[in-house]
Amino acid sequence: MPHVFKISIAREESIKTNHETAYLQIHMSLSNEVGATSHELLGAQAQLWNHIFQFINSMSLKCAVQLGIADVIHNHGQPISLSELMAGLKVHPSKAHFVSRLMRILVHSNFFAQHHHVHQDRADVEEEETVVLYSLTPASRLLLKDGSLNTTPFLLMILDPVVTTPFHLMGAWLKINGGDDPAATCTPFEMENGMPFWELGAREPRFGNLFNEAMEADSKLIGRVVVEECGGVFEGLKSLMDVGGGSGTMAKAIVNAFPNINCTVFDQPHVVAGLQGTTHNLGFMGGDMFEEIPPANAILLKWIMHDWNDAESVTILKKCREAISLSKNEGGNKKIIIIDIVVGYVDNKKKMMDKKSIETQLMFDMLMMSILPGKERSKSEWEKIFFAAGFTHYNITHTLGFRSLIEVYP
Ligand SMILES: C[S@@+](CC[C@H](N)C(=O)[O-])C[C@H]1O[C@@H](n2cnc3c(N)ncnc32)[C@H](O)[C@@H]1O
Ligand SMILES: O=C1c2ccc(O)cc2O[C@@H](O)[C@@H]1c1ccc(O)cc1
Repeated sequence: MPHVFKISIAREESIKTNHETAYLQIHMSLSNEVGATSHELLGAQAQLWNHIFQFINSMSLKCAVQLGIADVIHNHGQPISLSELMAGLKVHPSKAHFVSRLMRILVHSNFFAQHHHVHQDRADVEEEETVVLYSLTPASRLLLKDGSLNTTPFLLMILDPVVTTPFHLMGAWLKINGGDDPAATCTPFEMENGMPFWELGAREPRFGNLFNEAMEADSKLIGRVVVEECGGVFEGLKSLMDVGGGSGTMAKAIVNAFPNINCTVFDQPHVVAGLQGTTHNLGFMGGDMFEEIPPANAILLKWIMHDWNDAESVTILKKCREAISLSKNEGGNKKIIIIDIVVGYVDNKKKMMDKKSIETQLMFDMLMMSILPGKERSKSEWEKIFFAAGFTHYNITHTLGFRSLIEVYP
């Protein structure tokens, strides 16, 4: 009979507050060899294989995007049969049974829904035929190329060898001495490409454009949710600086919803070159957030802080604090508004999504470790950098799926 030890795993404080402490049951035989029952052994093997094969889920989805399956179904206007799908795809007819297998795994992953339709070809024939019909789900609607929330640039980029190759180097990278200065430590991405992530974006238009498209799609989605769900955050503000705001998608959503706010998108000069506001209350400005941020009542930092290590983040936050202190107090709040991950905080309305959302947060953290000098932070890690930059209090009031909205006050 194997001995059973229950070991409580100490986790991040923030995860612990939201989730039960995890228990790991370790079954050991007296001889210290794994002595699991057959049932436990098969369970362990299934868990391991399922984990090893996770990339096949991503790659199957990438294949669906390459073929434009979601678009063909959408353009059909109603649930579609395999033969109708085949007619719309640029796939050789001899490959129909392979496409049906691809659809099977994607239906299993909830990217498509499958219905069984019983129909009779001819009234005088009694035999019924069951036809499988496919339709879109909310997740595959985000893959529509003409959709305003098209997430395919993200998918194509994350699954591009430029992003996946550095993960193969992670082990070797961890073994080499990173030195005492975290800012000088190169990332696995730099080890592979010989230059930082941002530099490749600026040098290679294909990469830079995909990055911008990916960010725009995300800002459209989050912009809509923020305006609908957290509009109160912007009340009373006269001016807002969207630092690292890219091509201004988020800023546009804000000024459209709040015409009394003057919003400026502040980003690197080559990013905002040639961009102009489409309304009187939207402008663009080039500069370096590590040098100086122009004054405003509030600063928006969406998906900025997680790109940088703690020392760099504190520098950015200090520049933000200077910028809001220099702005005229026109009766509104002075604050920093951060949209980013707080590890362990997820949308509490969707309890079912919690485990998946936390896994997404942890995957983003690994992505930041591999590509950029940044990281995803727990509540206590955020607090540390806020106080180090001279801020006195903060509120994490809204959850935006796997991300949060944090208001930080001087
Ligand atoms: C991850 S993107 C986020 C874009 C946008 N906030 C969003 O969420 O869609 C980071 C942005 O920071 C900008 N950035 C990087 N370094 C910067 C700097 N030193 N000064 C100003 N912006 C910078 C990049 O050009 C990029 O647009
Ligand atoms: O998802 C990515 C991401 C997300 C947010 C961010 O601030 C930086 C990011 O850079 C990469 O880690 C990654 C990404 C890479 C390339 C691309 O075109 C889009 C996203």
